[in-house]
Amino acid sequence: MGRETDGAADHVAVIGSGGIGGYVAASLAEAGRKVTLCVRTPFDRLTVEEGGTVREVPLPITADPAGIAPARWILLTTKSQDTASAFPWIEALARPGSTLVVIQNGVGHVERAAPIAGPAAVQPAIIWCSVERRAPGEIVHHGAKRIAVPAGEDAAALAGLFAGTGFAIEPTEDFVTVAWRKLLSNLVANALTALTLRRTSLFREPQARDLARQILEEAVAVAQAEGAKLTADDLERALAALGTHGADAGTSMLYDRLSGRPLEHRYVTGALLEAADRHGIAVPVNRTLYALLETVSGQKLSEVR
Ligand SMILES: NC(=O)C1=CN([C@@H]2O[C@H](COP(=O)(O)OP(=O)(O)OC[C@H]3O[C@@H](n4cnc5c(N)ncnc54)[C@H](OP(=O)(O)O)[C@@H]3O)[C@@H](O)[C@H]2O)C=CC1
Ligand SMILES: CC(C)(CO)C(=O)C(=O)O
Repeated sequence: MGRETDGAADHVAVIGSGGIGGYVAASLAEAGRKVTLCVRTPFDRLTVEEGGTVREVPLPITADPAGIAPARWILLTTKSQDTASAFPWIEALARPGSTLVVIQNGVGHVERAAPIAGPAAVQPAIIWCSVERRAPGEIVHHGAKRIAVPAGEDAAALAGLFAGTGFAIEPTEDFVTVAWRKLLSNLVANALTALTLRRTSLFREPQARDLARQILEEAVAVAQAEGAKLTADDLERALAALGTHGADAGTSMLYDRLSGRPLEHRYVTGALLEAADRHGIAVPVNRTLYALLETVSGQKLSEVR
């Protein structure tokens, strides 16, 4: 698996045990990798529901960084706002030769993770994988298994790590464009499902598609100003892709809203607003959605007044 680390050559640590962390850790463990799942809320067993069947995936689960073995690969799968809180894990896991793979939506992965990476190299990653965490350790995979990373030596090594998992690792020469292309779908799907408390079947309805188009028109202009090579075709593809993971699928932001957890909107719609301000581009629709998301973030549904 490439770079040599101090006694950590084959150890993989996955930080975060939500939809993405749980599913990625399960996929790697089932492919025979030596994986430790590093959790915040402790639980005993990891189960994955996929294609109508539920299976348990045995692997070590720990909530305590003390005594954990160093790792060649550290996969960070917390929400973006929790990145800094992962520092104690990375401090215990990272050695020269380790790679910290930041698997999050949004942009600015390297800037976000660099302050906590220590000796690890930081590799940004964009994932297409629709996964729901129903309860601690209970993961439901709704569809897709792709990860894009910047092309290079670490991309090839990451492809080796994921060999046999069913995940496609896609090296790209233009990560900025890939990250913004993915952000298009999150600006629509995450914001609108979280605000309406609807799953992605919402996007079968014409008024939701009209609003989606307005969000995307603003977003493509900003993405282009940020150097992303997006075109009107990307807008149409993002619209066409809405709701393709099945009527039961939601989004990571909807699941947080349903559980009353803080939303990731500052790193999704907020990232768009920050970039829009840098370039003096008006984004009134996204600005309105941001204000609404800010209002409901962390609100328990049982406490709605
Ligand atoms: N779910 C999806 O379908 C997709 C999600 N994404 C992106 O992937 C990223 C992860 O999303 P998702 O898996 O849905 O998020 P979740 O909220 O389901 O999972 C995040 C996990 O990180 C844990 N966590 C937070 N801080 C720490 C910490 N300091 N140490 C250990 N664990 C910690 C949380 O713990 P706790 O259990 O206590 O909450 C939780 O288990 C986000 O950027 C999201 O936008 C991208 C594509 C699809
Ligand atoms: C909408 C989806 C599933 C697209 O992959 C996503 O990225 C998320 O839920 O955060």
